[in-house]
Amino acid sequence: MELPVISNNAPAAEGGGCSSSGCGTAPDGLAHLPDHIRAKVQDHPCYSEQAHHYFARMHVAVAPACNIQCNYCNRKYDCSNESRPGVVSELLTPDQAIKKVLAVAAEIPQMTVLGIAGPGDPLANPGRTFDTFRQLSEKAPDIKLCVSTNGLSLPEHVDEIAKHNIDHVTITINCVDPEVGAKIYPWIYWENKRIFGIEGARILIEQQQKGLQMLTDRGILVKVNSVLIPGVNDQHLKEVSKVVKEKGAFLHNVMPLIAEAEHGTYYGIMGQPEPTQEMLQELQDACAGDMAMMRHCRQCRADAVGLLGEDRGDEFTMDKIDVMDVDYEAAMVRRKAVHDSIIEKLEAERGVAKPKPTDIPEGSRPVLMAVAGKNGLVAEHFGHAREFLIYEASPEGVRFISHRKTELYCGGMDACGDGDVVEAGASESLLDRNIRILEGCEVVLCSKVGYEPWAKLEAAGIAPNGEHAMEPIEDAVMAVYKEIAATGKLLPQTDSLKVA
Ligand SMILES: C[S@@+](CC[C@H](N)C(=O)[O-])C[C@H]1O[C@@H](n2cnc3c(N)ncnc32)[C@H](O)[C@@H]1O
Ligand code: SF4
Repeated sequence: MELPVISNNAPAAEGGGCSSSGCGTAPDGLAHLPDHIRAKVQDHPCYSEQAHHYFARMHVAVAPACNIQCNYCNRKYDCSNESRPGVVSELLTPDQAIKKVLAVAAEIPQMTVLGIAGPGDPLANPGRTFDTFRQLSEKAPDIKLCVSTNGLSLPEHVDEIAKHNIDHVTITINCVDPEVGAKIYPWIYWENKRIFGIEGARILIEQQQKGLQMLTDRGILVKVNSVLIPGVNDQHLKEVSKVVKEKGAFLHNVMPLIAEAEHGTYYGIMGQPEPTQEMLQELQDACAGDMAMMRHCRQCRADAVGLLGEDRGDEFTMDKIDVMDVDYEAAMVRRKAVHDSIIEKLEAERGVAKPKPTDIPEGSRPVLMAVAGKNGLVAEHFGHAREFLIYEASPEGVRFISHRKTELYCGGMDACGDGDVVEAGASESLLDRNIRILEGCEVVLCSKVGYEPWAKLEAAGIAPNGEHAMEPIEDAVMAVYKEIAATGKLLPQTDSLKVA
C-alpha cells in the first residue's frame, strides 16, 4: 500500500506542500494527509516537526541483546552527559518498564509516545519487548507504541507488531547493496550461527526489505533511519531513499554518524570521520526529492524521557519511581485534556496557510538563523540553550533545517553571559566553542543575551537578536529576515550581513 507522504521538504515545488510558513501551503505539511494518517502523526514528536515542539516521548531500555554488529555501535559506554543512541543508565525488566511509563505519563501529560529502541535490538529480545507492549496496550491505551529495529528478525514479528497496535516502526537501513553493507556490518547472527561480510549483509538487507514491505502492506507507518557514514554510504543513501520510498516508507531520517574514539566503536577507533553539517544537509536535500525527510531527530538515548532535545531521565530513575503513588485512571483524564488543547492549537496553526512573503526583493539570498527555542517560541536565554534550532529564511518562507547541540558555557548564577565562563579545554572556552558551532548562521534569536556573548557573536559575524522573545519561532525568523531585506543587504552583490 502506498502511503501518503508528509511534505516537510523545502524548497517546495510549486503547488507542493511545505514546512515553510511562507510557501503558501500549511506548515508541517500535515494538512493534506488523510484524517486517519494525520491522527497517527500529529501528536508524534518524531513523525511531525510541528508536534516535536509540544509532545514528548520516552524510551524504555528493556532490550539488551543484539543479533548483528554495526561498526558504529558500542552499547556498553555510558556517561551521565552522554546523549546518543544505544546508551542507557538502567536496564529495566518489562514490569519495571510499565511502572516507569505509567509514572512518567502521569507526570508529563504531553508524553504521547513510548518507544523501545534498545539498548540492543528490540526484536532480538522479543519476549521482553512484546511483554512490555502487551501490558502497556492494556494499562495505558492512550499511549502510542513504537519500536526501532535493525530489521533482521522483522518479518517473523510483523504479525505480533500488528497485534499490539504498534503503528509506528523504525527500521535502520544503511544500504541496499551488500558490498556497502559489508563495510558497516562485520557480522550478523542468523539461524544459530555468525555470518560474516557480504553474505551477512545480503541476508540483513533482504530481511529489512521484506519486513518493510510487510509492514506497509498492513498500513503500519515506517520511518527509515540511515546513518550517514562518509566514504562508506554517502554516495549510496539517495538510492536507499528511493528504494524505501517505493516500498511505502513514510519518512526517511538520515542521521550523522557519531564516531568518537572514546566510545570504543570500530569506526571510532579507526578514526572514521563523521559527516559535517553541510554534508548532512546536502544529502537530506538530495533525498528530499524522493521522500519526506526527518530533520529534527536528536539521536536519543535508549532510555530518553521528555521533549526531543531534552532528557529528563534523571527525574525518573527506578528508585524514585518505586516511591511514587500513581493513579493512572485520574492521570488519563488530565492527559486527554492537555493533548486535546495542544491538538486544537496545532490545528488552528495548520488552518492558517501563510502566504508567501511579498516584501522580500526578488533574488534575495537565503539566511541561516539559530534560535534558542522552547515549545515553538523564541524562549531561551543564549547562555541557557543546550541546543539551537537552525532555520533558513528565504523569499520562499521559513524552513527548519536542523539542530546543533551546544553546552552550558556559563557557570555563574546568571547564565546570560555574565557569570563565570567555563573552559572547554586548554585553548577554547565553551562560549567560543558554542559560537563556533553556530558557524554559517548570520543571526541568533534568543530571549536574552549577556554583554560578553553579544560582543563575541558580533565579532564572529553573527548578529545577536533578543527583540522577539516569546514570539512563535517562524514568525520571528521571518520578521528578522524582512528587517534585513529592508536594508538591501540580501541582494546578490552584498558581501557580508550586519544587522543594525
Ligand atoms: C541504538 S539503535 C537501537 C535500535 C536498533 N538496534 C537499530 O539499530 O535500529 C537506534 C538508532 O541509533 C543508531 N545509532 C547507533 N549508534 C550510532 C552512532 N554511533 N552514530 C549514529 N547513529 C547510531 C542506529 O543505527 C539506530 O538507527
Ligand atoms: S543493530 Fe542497533 S543495537 Fe545492534 S549493533 Fe547496530 S546499532 Fe547497535
